[in-house]
Amino acid sequence: MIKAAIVGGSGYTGSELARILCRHPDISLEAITSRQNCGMKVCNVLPSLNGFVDLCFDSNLKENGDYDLVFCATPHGASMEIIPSLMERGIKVVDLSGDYRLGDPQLYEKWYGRAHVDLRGLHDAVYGLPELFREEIRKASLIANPGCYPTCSSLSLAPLLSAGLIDNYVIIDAKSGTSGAGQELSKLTHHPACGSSITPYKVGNHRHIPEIKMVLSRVYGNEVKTVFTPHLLPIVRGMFTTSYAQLKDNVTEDDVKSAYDKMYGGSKFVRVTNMPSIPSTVGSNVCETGFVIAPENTVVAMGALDNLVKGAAGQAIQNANLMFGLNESTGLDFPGLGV
Ligand SMILES: NC(=O)C1=CN([C@@H]2O[C@H](COP(=O)(O)OP(=O)(O)OC[C@H]3O[C@@H](n4cnc5c(N)ncnc54)[C@H](OP(=O)(O)O)[C@@H]3O)[C@@H](O)[C@H]2O)C=CC1
Ligand SMILES: CC(=O)N[C@@H](CCC(=O)OP(=O)(O)O)C(=O)O
Repeated sequence: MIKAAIVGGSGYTGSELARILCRHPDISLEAITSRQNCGMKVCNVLPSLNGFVDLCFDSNLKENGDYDLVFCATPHGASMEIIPSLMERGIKVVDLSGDYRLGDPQLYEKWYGRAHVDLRGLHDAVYGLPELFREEIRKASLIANPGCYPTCSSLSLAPLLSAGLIDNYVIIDAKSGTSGAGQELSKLTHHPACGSSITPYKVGNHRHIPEIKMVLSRVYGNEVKTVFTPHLLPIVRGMFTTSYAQLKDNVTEDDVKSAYDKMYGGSKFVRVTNMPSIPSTVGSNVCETGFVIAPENTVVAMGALDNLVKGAAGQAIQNANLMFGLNESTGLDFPGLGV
C-alpha cells in the first residue's frame, strides 16, 4: 500500500482528493491537514465523507510521519514553503498549485507576484499533463499538477498543433464554475455578483496565459501565440473552453479528425466527441474534446471537464498512479454524472 497524506484537505480540491482516495485500492490516506479545522473529525467537517474517511484533521504533517506520497492542495506561495522538506525526506509530491508549473523563476515572479523560494524544486518538477507528457511523469518525484484552464484548453488544441495543422496563433475563450476560485471569499464569486451573469475576469492578465503558452509551444515545437480570456459561469463545477485557430492551407476535415484520433484513440480520460459537454464530464476524470471546421478556414476546438477532477484532484491521482508504476486509471474508473 502507498501511504499518502493531503495538505489542505478541507479545501475544494483537497476534499475531492479525499473523496477519490478513500476508494483507491493501492493508496491509503494516512493524514489530512487543515489548520482551521485541526483536531476535528474529517467527516464532521466534510459530511459527504462520513463512513469513508475515519481521520481527524492535523494542523500540519508530522515531521516523522511515514508517507510515500503527499498531495499539496494548498494556495500558490504556500506549496513552495512546504515541499522542499518533503523532497529532502524522499517523499514523492504532487502539487496542485501553480508554484512549480512554469519552470522559470523570472516568469514565476512576473505572473505570481513573488520570488520563488525553491529553485531546485522548480527546476526538477515535471509538468503533470499525462496525455502529453506521460513518460516524464513516470520518472518524476515532484509533479506540478496543471491548472484547470490549461488542462482543458491544451488537451483540445494539442492534436492540431502536434500534427502541424494550424498557424501558431490561438484564441481561447474559457468559462469556469465558481469552485475554481477555491474557498476564499471574494466579491467576484459572491453569488449575487455572478449568479445571474457570465463574468469575464483577469482579461489579458490571467496567470494561465504563460502556462497554456508553455504547454502548447512544447507540443508544437515552437512559440504559440496565445490569447486567453476566462469567464465565471453561474454553476459550481465544470468548465468549457472554446478555442479558435486558422487552419493551414489545404488541411481537410479528415486530417483534423485523424489528428484527434491519433492523439486520443484508446485514451482512458480524453473522449473525442462532436459536442463536448460539462454535465457528461462532471464527477469524472474525463476531458471531452471535439472540433468543428467553420467558415474562413477556422477550426473551433472545444473542451469540457470537471475543474475539481480532471482539472485538479483526479489528474493529481492519475499522475501519482504513473509515478508509482500503477495502472494510470486505478481509483479513477468512474463515469460522470450526466446531468
Ligand atoms: N479549485 C479548483 O478548481 C482548482 C484549484 N487548483 C489549485 O489547487 C490549490 C487548492 O485549491 P482549492 O482547493 O480550490 O483551494 P481552497 O481555498 O478551497 O483550499 C485551500 C486549502 O489549503 C489550506 N491552506 C491554506 N493556506 C495554507 C498554508 N499556508 N499552509 C497549509 N495549508 C493551507 C486550507 O485550509 P486551512 O487554512 O484550514 O489550513 C484549505 O484546506 C490552489 O493552489 C489552486 O490554485 C488547481 C486546479 C483547479
Ligand atoms: C474560477 C476561478 O477563479 N478559477 C481559477 C483557476 C483555478 C485553477 O485551475 O488553477 P490554479 O489556481 O491552480 O492555477 C482562477 O481563475 O484563478
